[in-house]
Formats: sequence, structure tokens, C-alpha cells
Amino acid sequence: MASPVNRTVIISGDSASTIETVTARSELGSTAAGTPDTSPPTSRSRSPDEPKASTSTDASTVPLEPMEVKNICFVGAGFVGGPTAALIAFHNPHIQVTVVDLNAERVAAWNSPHLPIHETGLPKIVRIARDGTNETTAFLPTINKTIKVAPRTPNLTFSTDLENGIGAADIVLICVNTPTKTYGIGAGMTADLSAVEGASETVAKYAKNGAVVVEKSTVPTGTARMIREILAQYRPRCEFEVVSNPEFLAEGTAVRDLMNPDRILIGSNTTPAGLRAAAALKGVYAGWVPESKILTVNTWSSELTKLVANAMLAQRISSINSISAMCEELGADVQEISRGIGADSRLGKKFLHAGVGFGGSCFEKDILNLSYMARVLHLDTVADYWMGVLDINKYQRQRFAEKVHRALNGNLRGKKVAIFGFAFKEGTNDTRNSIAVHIIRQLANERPREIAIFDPGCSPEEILSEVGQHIQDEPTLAQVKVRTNWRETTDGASAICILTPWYHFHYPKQAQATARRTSLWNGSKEQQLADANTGFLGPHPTEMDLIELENCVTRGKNKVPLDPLKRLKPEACPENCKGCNTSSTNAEGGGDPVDWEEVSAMMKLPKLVLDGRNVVSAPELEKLGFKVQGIGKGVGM
Ligand SMILES: NC(=O)c1ccc[n+]([C@@H]2O[C@H](COP(=O)([O-])OP(=O)(O)OC[C@H]3O[C@@H](n4cnc5c(N)ncnc54)[C@H](O)[C@@H]3O)[C@@H](O)[C@H]2O)c1
Ligand SMILES: O=c1ccn([C@@H]2O[C@H](COP(=O)(O)OP(=O)(O)O[C@H]3O[C@H](CO)[C@@H](O)[C@H](O)[C@H]3O)[C@@H](O)[C@H]2O)c(=O)[nH]1
Repeated sequence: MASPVNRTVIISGDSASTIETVTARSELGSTAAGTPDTSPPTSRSRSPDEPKASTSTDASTVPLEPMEVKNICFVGAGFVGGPTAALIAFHNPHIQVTVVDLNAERVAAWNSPHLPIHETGLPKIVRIARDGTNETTAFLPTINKTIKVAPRTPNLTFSTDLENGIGAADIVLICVNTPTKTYGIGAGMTADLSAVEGASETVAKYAKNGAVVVEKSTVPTGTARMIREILAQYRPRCEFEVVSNPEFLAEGTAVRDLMNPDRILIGSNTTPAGLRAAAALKGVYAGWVPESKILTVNTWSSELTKLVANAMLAQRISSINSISAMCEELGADVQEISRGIGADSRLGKKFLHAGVGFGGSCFEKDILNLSYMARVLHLDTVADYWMGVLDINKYQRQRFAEKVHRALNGNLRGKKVAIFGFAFKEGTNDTRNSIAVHIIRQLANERPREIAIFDPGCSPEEILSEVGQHIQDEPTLAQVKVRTNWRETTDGASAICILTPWYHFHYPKQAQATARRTSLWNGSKEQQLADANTGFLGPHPTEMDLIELENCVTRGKNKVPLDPLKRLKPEACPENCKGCNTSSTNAEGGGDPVDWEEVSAMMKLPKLVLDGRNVVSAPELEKLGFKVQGIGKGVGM
């Protein structure tokens, strides 16, 4: 480790800039070539961007006029930028929302009927905000009245025109990717901030003076300072406030999470200008989120909270997975343990499902990020603690692959193994960072006759491309086949590994996606509406009111149409539309649920089911001739 170096930091925000010398504890966080300075505000008693509290009422402490927000720009039209922009536009019809991205193909997809992101409920929200709606009427039997619903003008645009999109905005949200760095200092641990740096430079060039710049990407603590410095370098005479507003949506439930978030976190400077910027952003969310759920904190707390939230969620999964290994040895049942501990209201029951481990683009990356920051701060015990969460995750998936190997008598040669589920979780078509790919690689090394993969939500091309990145050896790769239905997948297989808990695989069968879709639209004021004459529609109904109106007109119907009020404008694809021609994926999971009786008839002995997600009932499947092994399922007394 390099010896401490002195670095000069300019603390701004007060009328006169103060120059203070601090001792950087490691050169890992310093501005090495190509590495932005995102070192956390270590060794300082308070945030370096906050001026010391003043006792006099000078100009810097007088509250400023509230900011009027008419135009918002999202930089980055990805998993976070696209859906978040759509929800903000949907609930704030008076605000123009533009989403800009360098990727023209992605932007074109957002402007077409084939959105680049598959999330339940998202297409309808995008259509309402992006295309506007028709004027319409609805008959309400409860109050025996016909209600007129005004048309809506479009207020959501997707574009590659960064200059104009950013230039018109009162608030600019940076939502670009921050993957784990693969090269140089911090490789394999810290976040690669090159996209954040690039986006910040673009914002610095085009943003109008006084714009609020929001850091929405998940970043190491201290990144807001880097953004502020970039803005100051490019536009020294302009005033920009940088606000942190991390996103907590999960893939597969993005719309539900955005529609009804547990909290919105806004971190800002505690100067009048910082508080004004936070208030402006708060006003946007207040379009549909109750104020009590909007938390305002300091910038560094906000940045760090995001990493800690993910680390603690992942830690719960690793904790229960570690116990699953003990259960198998001791004869206990991990699902019973989860129920037993989850009933304690201090612990709660969520994120206690034992399985093959956590995948996805966030948990691993964010824990690496957190551990790296701890390491840079010389808090090695803290860093080791969080790395332990990842160690258990790796151990759990290796343990599962070894279990499959053992169950097949330690020999896979000449055998076919079926894989049910490739996505890192159900309800998404995201194939990146799936747990399945690691297990498949481990099994493929055992030279089976075939590994057949089936996922009801992912496209075969994407699965193969992900597998190809992990298995480079051609003959090994040739054993891996992607099938488009469960019949071909299981025909002649000796074992099935369930790796994603899609409802298709459950046995006995479970209520499925449609139940989720309708509950998405359930409003809390429904009863109020039934009580009639509440006049809730008023002259300016909100989209929440219209959702309740839809509930009301469809109540009692078996099949709820997509657009019961007939508000949506028609959508059409051009001839030879690329989106129509590429193999479609369905994030809600297409195809019929598995018929386990039929599967039993097609499989070879020993007809093993290795249930990596505990979604089948072993006693029930055993009645059909299967041998079942779940996760954390000891044999009992
Ligand atoms: N995916 C999730 O579920 C999720 C949830 C919460 C937070 N996050 C965080 O949000 C951030 C974004 O994640 P994502 O999943 O949306 O990423 P993504 O890769 O899906 O999208 C990022 C987009 O940014 C664009 N982009 C990159 N540099 C740009 C630039 N200079 N100018 C304009 N556009 C640019 C890319 O073309 C891409 O379309 C990450 O920090 C991630 O950790 C993700
Ligand atoms: O009890 C559980 C819960 C989840 N998982 C697995 O954990 C992974 C992550 O699941 P989830 O958290 O639902 O999905 P993500 O889309 O990765 O969302 C996480 O990561 C996002 C990106 O930062 C955050 O915004 C979300 O709040 C956070 O839940 C998946 O492989 C799940 O199968 C389990 O194994 N057991």
C-alpha cells in the first residue's frame, strides 16, 4: 500500500472558497490516470461540500424561491432510466420528460411497440405518456353516471439528441451503467465510472445554468463530488446543484416498485441551494408518492444507503443459504426455518428464500463496490465481512452442482440433464449474471450427452450468447442446447435442475402472472368510489384516479382488457418491422406450465428433480415416480 499523500480539497458552497489540506489514506482513491476521483469523504468530520452552519442570516442561509419544474431529462434509457422516466411522465402530465441515450437502437425500440425492456404493465404506461390518449367516456354503474375523460397530450420522448434534451431540462437525471471495473486499479471490485464521467461531461456542456443534476446510477460514495467538479470545470460561471437519488426497483417488478415505492431517497447539500434542489425533485415524486415516503438526507448518506440496502438484502439470502447447508446435514428443513424466523416482526419474512444463490446485475457488483471502499479506507475487517456474503453465494451454487453430480452417481457421461430456468429470477428476460450459467459450466465439464436449457421468458439467442461467454471450449459448448419448450427439454433426461422459480415449474400448480397483473392496478380508493358521489374524478383526474376508474368498469369481469376505457391511441409497426421479426421474449413467461405427469413418462431413470428453488412438493412429485432433492431439505426424524 502506498504511503499517505497530501491532497488539497476545495470546499465550496460558501461565499469564499476554503482551502483545506487533508491526508488521503491510500492512493487507490486518488486521481490516477483514467480513474475519476470518487474517494469517499474520509478523514473529515463533515461532508466537504457542506459549508459550516452559520449563525447569522447571511445570503447563503436565506431560503430560496422554490424551483418550477417543467422539463426533465434522463440520460440513459436502460432498465432504470426508461421505466423511471415513464412513471414520472405518467404521473406528471404537466412535465415534459425526455430520455436521451447514445444507443440509437435502444432509443428506436422505446419509440416502437417493441420496448427494449420487458416489465409487466410498462407498455401501457409508456403508450399513455409517449403517445397521449383519446378523449373517452366511462359508465359507472355504482353511481349510474357517465363520466367524460379528457384526452392527454404526449409528454414522454425518447431521443438521441442529447444536446437539446439536456439543454431544455430543469432537472437532469444521470442513469447510466456502472458495471464492475474490469481493468486497472480496482479491477474486479470497484465500479467503472467511465459512463458516469462521460454523461457528466455531456451534461456539463449542454445543461442550462441552474439545472439540478441528479445522480441516479448506483455509485461509490463520493461520486457526487466528481460530478460537481466536472460541471465546475466545464462551466465555472454556472450554478449547478448535484443531488443523489438512487433507485431501488427490482427487475421483474419494476412498475410495481416504481408505482408504490417503499421510499424515495434524496440526498443533497444542506445549503439553501441544495435543499431547494432536493425540494424540486421531491415535488416531482410527490406527483404520486406520499410525502412521508420521500426521505431527504445528506448526499453521502444517500449514495451509501443504496449500496448498504443491496448488501443487506444479499446478506439475508447468504445467511439463509448458509443455514440450508446445515439443514441438509442435521435433518432440518430450511423452509420451516425461514417461516420460523420470518414470523419475528423484527426480522420479517422477505428475502429468506434459500436457493442456488443470488444473481442479477446489482447485488454482486454493489457488494464488491462496498467492500472495495472499506478496503481503501483500511477497514479490512469490514471489507472481509461483506466479501463473506459473496463467498457463501459462490459456495451455494458450487454445492448445488456437486449435488447434481453426486445424485447421478458421480458420472454425467452419456446422460442428458435438463435445466429449468436461466434468468436470474422469475418475471424477467434478463440473462445477464444468472446463477444458472455457473452451474451449467460446472456440469458441462463432466461431459454429459446433453445439457438442455428451457426458460419461458428468455430468448434462446440471449441464453446461448451468455453461455458462450462462460464456456469457451467448442466441444463442451456443443453439448449445451437451448430448447423452446419443456417437452423437448425433458425428453430422455435423467435429471432436471430447477434454477429459476418461474410459476411454470411449480408443483402443485400456483396462481400465476395474471393475478399479479391485476393486483398492480388495484387502487386504495376503490371503496370510496363504490360509495358513490365522491366526485373523485374532478376536473383534473390523476392517472391514479383513472386506474381506479378502470377497476370500477371492469369489476366482476373474468378477463380484464388492456385498455378498458379505450383511451390508448392505436400502435402500428412499419412494414418489415425488425421487432416483429426477431424472436420475441415474454418476461411474464410464455408457454404452458409443466405437466409433471407427462414429464415423468418421458424421462429416464432415476428421474431426478434437483429443486434449486424449492418450488415443488417432494412428496407430491414422488407419487409420480420422481426422486426429488430440494435445497436445505434434511431427512427429518
Ligand atoms: N437494473 C436494475 O434493476 C437497477 C436497479 C437499481 C439501480 N440500478 C443502477 O442504475 C444504473 C443504470 O442501470 P441500468 O440497468 O439502467 O443500465 P443499462 O445498461 O440498462 O442502461 C444504461 C444506459 O445508459 C446509456 N449510456 C451510457 N453512457 C451514456 C452517455 N454518456 N450518454 C447517454 N447514454 C449513455 C447506455 O447506452 C444504456 O442504454 C446502474 O448504476 C445500476 O447499478 C440498476
Ligand atoms: O429470498 C430471496 C430473494 C431473492 N433471491 C435471489 O436474489 C437475486 C436478486 O433478486 P431481486 O433482489 O428480487 O432482484 P434485483 O433486480 O437484483 O433487485 C435488487 O437489485 C436492484 C439493483 O440495485 C435493487 O434496486 C433492488 O432493490 C434489489 O432487490 C435473484 O437471483 C433472486 O432469485 C433469493 O435467492 N432469495
